[in-house]
Amino acid sequence: MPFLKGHGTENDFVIIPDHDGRLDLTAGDVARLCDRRAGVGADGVLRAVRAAVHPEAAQEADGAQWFMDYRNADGSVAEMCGNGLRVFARYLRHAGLVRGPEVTVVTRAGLRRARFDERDPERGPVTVTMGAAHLPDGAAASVTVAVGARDWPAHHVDMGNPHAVAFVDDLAHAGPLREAPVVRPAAAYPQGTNVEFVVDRGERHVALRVHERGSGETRSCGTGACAVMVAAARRDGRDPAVDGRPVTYAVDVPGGRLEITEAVDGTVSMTGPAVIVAEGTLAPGLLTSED
Ligand SMILES: N[C@@H](CCC[C@H](N)C(=O)O)C(=O)O
Repeated sequence: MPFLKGHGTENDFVIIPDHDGRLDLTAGDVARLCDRRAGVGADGVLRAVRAAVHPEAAQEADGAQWFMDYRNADGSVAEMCGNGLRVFARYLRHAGLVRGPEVTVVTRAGLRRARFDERDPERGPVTVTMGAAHLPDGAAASVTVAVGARDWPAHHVDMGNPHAVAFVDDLAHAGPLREAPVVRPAAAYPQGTNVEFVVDRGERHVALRVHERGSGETRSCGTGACAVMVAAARRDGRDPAVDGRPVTYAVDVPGGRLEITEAVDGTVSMTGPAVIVAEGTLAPGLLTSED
């Protein structure tokens, strides 16, 4: 079974080309692949399947050719992965499956577009459209994030997947993040959540640490960076829909920097690196359902 390894701002993925959708990739398979000692090692898996042959994608595809089947390192399924989407697009181009300047991909959160850099489409940054952020009203809007004895008010932001964004004085206050922060009320996130801790770095410039649902602390989270950008913009009194102009923030993550823009129609786009670092063959028997 062939595989590739890639990363976007050091959020790393095992890519499994399963174009005809033959694999029954179990949670155990994914956990074995992502294991950093006994497996390839990664924060998640991107399985590349033709949209037409995948039951979750065929109805939604609207002409899009590829479905990104994203799984967290513990084998759980997630709706979206922003860094994964850039890496997925890079894989499609690297494999010669896409030749044009952009590609539309089916994800569990809907259709998402990736655009390659005009000057260097093979290695340059990739820009992905991430849909609009949804900030729930009412009881679900204000949540609290706690780590040990500290807690912070947080913003509930949905980027297709769930986020709790807490502005803190110092990223070190989040501690080692070996365990998931406690988020209250738990009922605000029936499927669990990703948690971002954020500090200011300057004008329209923030930095974050993230604890990802299903993967633990990672070096970057694309959907998380987008959720942070929108929460920071609102906190700073900026709303493109009201102001009539887009706004861009630089979001530093432990693994690099992402540039994120919210357009007047609410669409969030993110630009950042997408790198393939290795290609190889999995040992026979690593995946339970391999032919
Ligand atoms: N690292 C990803 C997000 C992956 C999914 C997340 N852990 C979840 O369960 O929602 C990103 O770059 O967005």
